[in-house]
Amino acid sequence: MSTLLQVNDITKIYQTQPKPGLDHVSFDVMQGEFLGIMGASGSGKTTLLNVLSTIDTPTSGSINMENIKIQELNQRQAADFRKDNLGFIFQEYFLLDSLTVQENIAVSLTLLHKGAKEIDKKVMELAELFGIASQLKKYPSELSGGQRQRVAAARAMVKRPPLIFADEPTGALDSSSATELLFALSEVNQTLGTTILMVTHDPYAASYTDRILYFKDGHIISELKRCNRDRRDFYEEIMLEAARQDKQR
Ligand SMILES: Nc1ncnc2c1ncn2[C@@H]1O[C@H](COP(=O)(O)OP(=O)(O)OP(=O)(O)O)[C@@H](O)[C@H]1O
Repeated sequence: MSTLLQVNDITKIYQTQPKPGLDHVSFDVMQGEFLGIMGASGSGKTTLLNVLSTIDTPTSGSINMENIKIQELNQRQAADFRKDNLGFIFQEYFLLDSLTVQENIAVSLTLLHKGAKEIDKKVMELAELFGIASQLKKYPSELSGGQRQRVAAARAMVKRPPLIFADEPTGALDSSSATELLFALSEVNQTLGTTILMVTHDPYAASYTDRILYFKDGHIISELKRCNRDRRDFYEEIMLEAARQDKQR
């Protein structure tokens, strides 16, 4: 596996805060990896997503994606970079209620004036991976929360960005909808080789990833790797790690 994203010694200082939001954080994300980010509230997860996705800039340090130095992009370049390279899945689905599922997934391709055939093919491929192929003519209001989130995930991936940021994507879902989404994300990660960086509080969601970085007070405090193990074995280790961290509080 080659490196997709290099995070080198990034620090984010908020003038109003006594402690940095991120404090000398370094790690690599490999091409095709499904990486989990965990940590208590206030540990720096959102700050990390914001600086990696060019929504905010670090105070120091560097972030490279392939040959692009992300922190050196001006606002316009950053917007183009996000459009060309990144997909986002949030806890809220942010679907457009007046568009059908098909139109919601296709919207970024439509804006690029892609041909109808190409759009249909790309939408169908993702709709099948996310188990929503039979819902394409419906409107978001006719879907369950789990189905809406899978539409949002398909929309994030339709332009095939090399990197997807998922911020608590299962946060609003019941357990069976969460399982369906996580299963589909793993499938897309493996089938299309899309790299996914997912922030989550949920050990069960984290058990679908390849590796987890744990944050506390803006630092990385530990790392767990799945290493070809069964998801259930990884889940047990995540629960042990949660108990270990709880003791150290
Ligand atoms: N815009 C901001 N201005 C000032 N301080 C901020 C800002 N954003 C985050 N912080 C501070 O930086 C630290 C890290 O916050 P961050 O939101 O990144 O944590 P988090 O792990 O995402 O928390 P949560 O799980 O609650 O979303 C906290 O101390 C927070 O108060």
